Amino acid sequence: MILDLDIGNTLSKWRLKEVESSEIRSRGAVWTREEWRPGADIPDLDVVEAVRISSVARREVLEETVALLRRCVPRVYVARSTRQALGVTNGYDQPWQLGVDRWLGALAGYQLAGGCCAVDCGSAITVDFVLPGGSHVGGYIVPGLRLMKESLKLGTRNVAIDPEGEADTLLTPGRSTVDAVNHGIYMAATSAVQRIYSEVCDQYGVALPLLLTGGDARVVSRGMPAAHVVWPDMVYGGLEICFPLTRAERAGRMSGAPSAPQAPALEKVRAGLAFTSLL
Ligand SMILES: Nc1ncnc2c1ncn2[C@@H]1O[C@H](COP(=O)(O)OP(=O)(O)OP(=O)(O)O)[C@@H](O)[C@H]1O
Ligand SMILES: CC(C)(CO)[C@@H](O)C(=O)NCCC(=O)O
Ligand SMILES: [K+]
Repeated sequence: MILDLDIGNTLSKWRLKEVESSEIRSRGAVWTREEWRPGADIPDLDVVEAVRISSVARREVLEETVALLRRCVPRVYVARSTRQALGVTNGYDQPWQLGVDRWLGALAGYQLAGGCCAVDCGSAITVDFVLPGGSHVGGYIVPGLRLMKESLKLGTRNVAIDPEGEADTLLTPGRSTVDAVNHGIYMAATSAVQRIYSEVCDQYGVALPLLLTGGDARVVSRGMPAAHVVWPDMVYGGLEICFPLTRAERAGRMSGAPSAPQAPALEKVRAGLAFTSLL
């Protein structure tokens, strides 16, 4: 089995993938903390022959995780942000400072769709752009839904936005503190992503396929007017193409990848933007 780890600031996600069939056998998430307990937090490592890691947690968390894994697993691969990979050029002045989850998302998005706008809705909402030639032009970091809510300190931190609720309801004025906060942060997140997407497409004169991932991708998706697809395994997709281990991966196939989304027409994106600036 292959163990893929996506260690975020809040949650550490894992999945187990079979080497032969390239099928995902199980998956889960635990709070990001100092120490992993195999058999409890993550599956028994006896069955694992290789681990691939994306981590944006503190350096010590990664170091301890890697040290633990190396004791029981023959091969441990840790992804790093680099100046160039798989046809993509990192847009950061100091490429290694780009969060590796963003880098992996951008690489996966480029592999799937050519140029792309890769959005990760986690603790932070990140929006990264890769142009059709492979140039990552940089991105944006916005506080995620939970962080926005917590920072208000209005006692609403435990009342999550219902991911199944009507998106239209979330756009109406709230009539209680909980609703005012939930509707407010929902507006903040969805309008920021929409505006950023339109601005950058306008600046570069190209409408890019829009991809969403992360714990809050589904809820943000429902408030996004622009055509897009949700790809829960986008960061894992980046791990697969950086460290291909199964036959399917060597052939360039990423598990759970959606079909490449159709980009909207540039005129439509620009019309939306013009409307915004007229308000
Ligand atoms: N079971 C869950 N536990 C905690 N948060 C959840 C859960 N399910 C969905 N969420 C939502 O997912 C978000 C976290 O998403 P994700 O797991 O992508 O974050 P993360 O790994 O902490 O992000 P980052 O990589 O930015 O640190 C939270 O803001 C929360 O609203
Ligand atoms: C922005 C987050 C927290 C999103 O997970 C992560 O990608 C990160 O820690 N990045 C480092 C800073 C940067 O990307 O510029
Ligand atoms: K993430």
